[in-house]
Parts: sequence; C-alpha cells; structure tokens
Amino acid sequence: MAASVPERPPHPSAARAGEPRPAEVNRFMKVDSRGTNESKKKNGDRAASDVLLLVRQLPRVAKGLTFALAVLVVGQAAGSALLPLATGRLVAALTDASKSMHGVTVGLVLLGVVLFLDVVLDPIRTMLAWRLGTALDGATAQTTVDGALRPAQIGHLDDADVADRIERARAVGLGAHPPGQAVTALAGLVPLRLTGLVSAVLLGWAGQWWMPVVLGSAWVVTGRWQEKEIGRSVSAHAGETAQLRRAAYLREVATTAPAAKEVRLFGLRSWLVERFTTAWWDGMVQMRRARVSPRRHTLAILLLLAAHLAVVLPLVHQATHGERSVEQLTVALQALLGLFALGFSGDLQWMLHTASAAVPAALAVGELETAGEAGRLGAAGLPQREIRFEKVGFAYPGGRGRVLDGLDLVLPAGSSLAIVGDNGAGKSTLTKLLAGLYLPDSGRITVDGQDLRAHDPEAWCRQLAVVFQDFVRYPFSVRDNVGFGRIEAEADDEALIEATRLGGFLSVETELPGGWDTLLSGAYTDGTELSGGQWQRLALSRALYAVRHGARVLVLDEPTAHLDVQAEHELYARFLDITAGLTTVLVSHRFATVRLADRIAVVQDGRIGEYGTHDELLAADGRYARMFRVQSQPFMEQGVREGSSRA
Ligand SMILES: Nc1ncnc2c1ncn2[C@@H]1O[C@H](COP(=O)(O)OP(=O)(O)OP(=O)(O)O)[C@@H](O)[C@H]1O
Repeated sequence: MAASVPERPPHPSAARAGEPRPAEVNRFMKVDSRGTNESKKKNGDRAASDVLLLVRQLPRVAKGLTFALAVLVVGQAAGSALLPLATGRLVAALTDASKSMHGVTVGLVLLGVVLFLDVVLDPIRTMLAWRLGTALDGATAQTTVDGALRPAQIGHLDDADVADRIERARAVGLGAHPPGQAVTALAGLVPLRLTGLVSAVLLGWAGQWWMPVVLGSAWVVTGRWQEKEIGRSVSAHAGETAQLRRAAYLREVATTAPAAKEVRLFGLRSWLVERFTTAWWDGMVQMRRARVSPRRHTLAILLLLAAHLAVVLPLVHQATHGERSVEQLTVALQALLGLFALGFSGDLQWMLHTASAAVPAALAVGELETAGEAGRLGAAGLPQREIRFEKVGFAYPGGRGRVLDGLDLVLPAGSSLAIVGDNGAGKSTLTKLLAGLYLPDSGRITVDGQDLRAHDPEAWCRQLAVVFQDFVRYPFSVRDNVGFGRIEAEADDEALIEATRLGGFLSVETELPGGWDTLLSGAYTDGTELSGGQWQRLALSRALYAVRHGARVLVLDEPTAHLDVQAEHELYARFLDITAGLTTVLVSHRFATVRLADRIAVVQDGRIGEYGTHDELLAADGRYARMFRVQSQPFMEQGVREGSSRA
C-alpha cells in the first residue's frame, strides 16, 4: 500500500514532559554541541541561550542585513533618547521669563529631528527585520531538511528524540512561531532596552544618581519574574511536543484526503475530535502550570509603585524648593517614564522566546550523523558475483526485539530470488538492510566479498532500483515521477518510454490529458489522480528507469499487490525482460509471482528456514509447500468441482 498519512504518532518511548534525556542515549545526535544541550539548563537560562544562539546565526545567514539592522536599531534608540532632552529644552524656553526665541527654536528643531527619525526609520527597520527573519526561516528550514536527509541510513527517523527535535525545528509544537518572528521581536526589543538605558542615564543626570538605580532595579526584577514565566511556558511547549505531535497527527488525519474515506465509513469523527482535544490540552497543561502566581503579580505591582513613589516624591519636592529647574524636572519625568523599557515587554518578549526555541532544535537536527563511518569505496558495476548476508542480526531502534537473528543468505549475481514468509517475518526489513538504509547490528552483508559498510552508501544506492511496499506517490508530473529513478541523469525520453513500457505505465500515460507533463495529484485544479494499480505501475517504471541508468540490483516488494489480473499477467510475461542481467529480489505473498524467481527463500524466526527452487521446496514438503498448498487449494478444489460437474 502506498504511504497514506504523512505524520506518525509519537513513539511510545518519547520523553515525557520535562524529562531530560541523557546524552549517551542518542546515537544520532551530538547533543552537547554548540549549546544545544537543552536539558541541563534552567528554563529562564535556556530561553536566554536560545536567543543568543539565534543572534549568533544572524550574521551567518545575512551579514549585510544584520549589520544594517543593527545600525538602524542603535540609531533609532539614540533618536528616541533625545526626546526627553528636546522636550525639556522646549519647555524650559517656553517657561523662561525672557521667552528666548533661540531656545524655542532649538527645542522645536530637536523635537522635529526626533519625530522625523522615528517616522522614517521605523518602517525601514520593520522591513529589514522582516527580510532578515525570512532569511533566517529559510536557513533554519534548510538546516532541518539537510540534517534530516544527511544520514545515509534512516534509523534516526525511528528515534523519538530526533523526531521531537525535527518537530520543534519545524516550529509546529510551538504554535507555528517560525524563528524569523524572533528577529522582528528583537528589532523591537533592542531599541526599547537601549531607550531604557539612556533614560536611566538621563534620570541620573536630571535627577539624582540613585533614582535610576532604584527604579531600574524594580523594572528589571519584575521583568525577570515575567521572563521566567515565559521560559517555563516555552519549555513546557517544547517538552510537550509528543502530545502536540499526536494532536497534529490527528488533525492531519481529520483534515486531509488519505484517511477521509475510513474516518467516515468507520464513524471515527467523534473519536477523532475527542482524541484531538485531549492531546491538545495535554500538550497545553504545562503551559497553564507555568503561569505566574497572582501573589507574584501583586508583589510586582506593589514593588513598581513603591519605586516610582520613592523617585517622584523627592523630584517634586526638589523642584518646588528650587533645587531642580523646569528643564531638569521635565527631562527627569520623561526619563522616568522611559525606564519602563527595561522591564517586561509583553508580546515582544513572548514572541522572541517562543520563536527562537526552534533554533537549537534545528541546529541539533542539522548535526545529525550517519551511524558509524560511511564507506568510501565505489560500487559501479556491482555485484559481479554475489551478495551475501552472513549471520545478520537486526532490531529496529526503539523496536520490540530482534527482527533478524543470525540470517545467512546468498543472492547470486544476475539471478532472481523470491523471499516469502509470514506477515512481520522480516522480509521488507531484509530489503532495507540490503539497500543500506539500516545497518546490521551483528553479522555483515557483503557484495562480491567486500563488506557493504566499506562502500559509499550513495554509490551503493545508485546500484539499486527499488519498489517498496509503501512506495511514494509524488504529486508531480509523470516525467518527474519516473525521472526520480535517476534524478541526476540528463532528460532521456528514450529511457522514459522504455521504462514505462516495461513497467506497464506507457498505456496509461497516453490516456492522460497532459501526457508526460500531467500533474499527478487530485489536490491541484489541473491535476489528475491515478488509481492504486496505476500508481504501482508508475513506481515500477521509476525503478526501471534507474535500471536503464545503471542500477544492477532490482528489489520489488509486493510489485503486483495493486494490479488487476490482466496487468499482473502482462507483468509476468515481461518478467524475464525486466530482470534480464539484474540481480533481483522479489518479496511477495503471491505464489504466481514467487514462482517467477530462480530461487526462493523462506524467512522464519529471523532466519532463512528454507531455500531452493519452487520444485525443490515443494518436494521438501516443508513450510513453503504448506503455504503453497493453502493458497492453491481453493483453485484446485474449484477445478475438481468444475471437472466433476462437466463429467
Ligand atoms: N520502522 C520500524 N520500527 C520498529 N519496528 C518495525 C519497523 N518496521 C518494521 N518493524 C517491525 O519489524 C518486523 C518485521 O517487519 P517487516 O516489515 O520486515 O515484515 P514483513 O515480513 O515484510 O511483513 P509483511 O509480510 O506484513 O509485509 C515487524 O514486527 C514490524 O513490526
């Protein structure tokens, strides 16, 4: 069956909220590098270090833009710091008995410059921040995609820790706050903080030195309390990605086409809604716990009130007793108001921390490693002699135990081998190991006597043409769907036609409205949806296109599962053409398909239980013979009944 739903529910071994994972558990990630070890840090520190990490990425992403934005932010902060000075000067000139025109003009000009700077610079800053944020989003997404695809094997995708980080890197678990939003928040926060600092200096100058110390401390302390709340919320979000991932998966099932039929037919609607709601609120529960207590809130308000009174009362007293001029009082009062910028900045801070939390996850994903050293030998022309499994043992990461256990098997080059066995016996697993997508835990696979690990995994993949049981239905053109068999090859219409002819898709292609360029997806207005069997023929054509470009090992996992009787019959008729000169592995439950192979291997208890030709295995009267009889019995009985009724 083709892949149906894009997201898997969380792995049972996924970490519970807030539960740290020891670094050595994960063999796919450098957990401790570049400050990405999130588990050891306290929530507040973690939020701050996420932001620092994000800031460090900015020049790497776009040096010029970062510099321009930094200059603008500082310039704007300097401009806004002039505001109290300009107003102070203007008020002083206006209240001065001499009514000096010079003083009024200077005040007005200063005020005009400040306002002009603000009006002109603000939209430019917003635009630059947006562009830098978009660049960061693109770079983060690229790092995630690149990292997730880098390991030559696919075991990391079965790892709950890796899956959680990928999810976080995609920012799905964080209410879709992409890292670029953090840049916008930073571009707003930094001028605020700078304004706060300048205001502190002005208050010290126009008032007394201790005034900014008292008021600034009150703002910083209460702001820190709020920041800790944000840290807790963000880490609650991050820790709860397992639940949120489940919620996202359920939403996907409910809102997309692949599962729509079953959801309706089995009446899963209420179940889905209920499960989604539960998963969503489970994911959010930590958020609610992370709220600041009302007592803390009250304390913060009282502290700020007291600090303001402690500064304002002496200021007014000094002004009324002639110890402060009108200009000083005006500047001091405005600076006093500007000091709020050192405190909690609500949405901006929240946005900054939530949006920057995806960055360490993306960096960790970007550093995913191939399990073990990747081999360097080429693989062109292999195998010449044989592929051999020697005492191969394998268990999936996080799986329930050994799927293969001491398996020995020989695939002579240029011949075909069918693999049969019960559901879950390990047939598909065997093909994935052959393709190098997983490495054996014990034993080895050799190609012409050389360990497969010694070969460059990409070079080995070029030798393979595979149709997996869950082949992918790419929503692209027919040409692309076939061409993906060898993406780096020059456009080759002859190979395209030959591969689709052998794969049984050519007759379908000629009927399509746009021919080779028909977009294969019902989700687009100009797209066309294929039937299951047509998709399978296309998947086979893709593999045969790879063969036309040099692949020498053909792996077909249930290649006839979706085919109608005629198409299956035609495929059998072409089988020798298709497999000529190739080393072919055929996984199937259909004995009509299995019989096409030169040899047959029965997978049983993690090993090869029986091996031989169809006739040899029937003569041995073992498991294969029993399975064959079970499948052919109804037809034989039917034949006997028809024979006797004719007689
Ligand atoms: N990604 C995975 N993670 C963990 N366990 C897995 C994974 N893929 C398969 N398994 C388990 O490995 C075992 C063998 O699966 P495999 O798909 O190789 O069986 P199969 O012989 O091809 O079965 P079928 O005939 O049903 O296609 C099964 O028990 C399955 O649950």
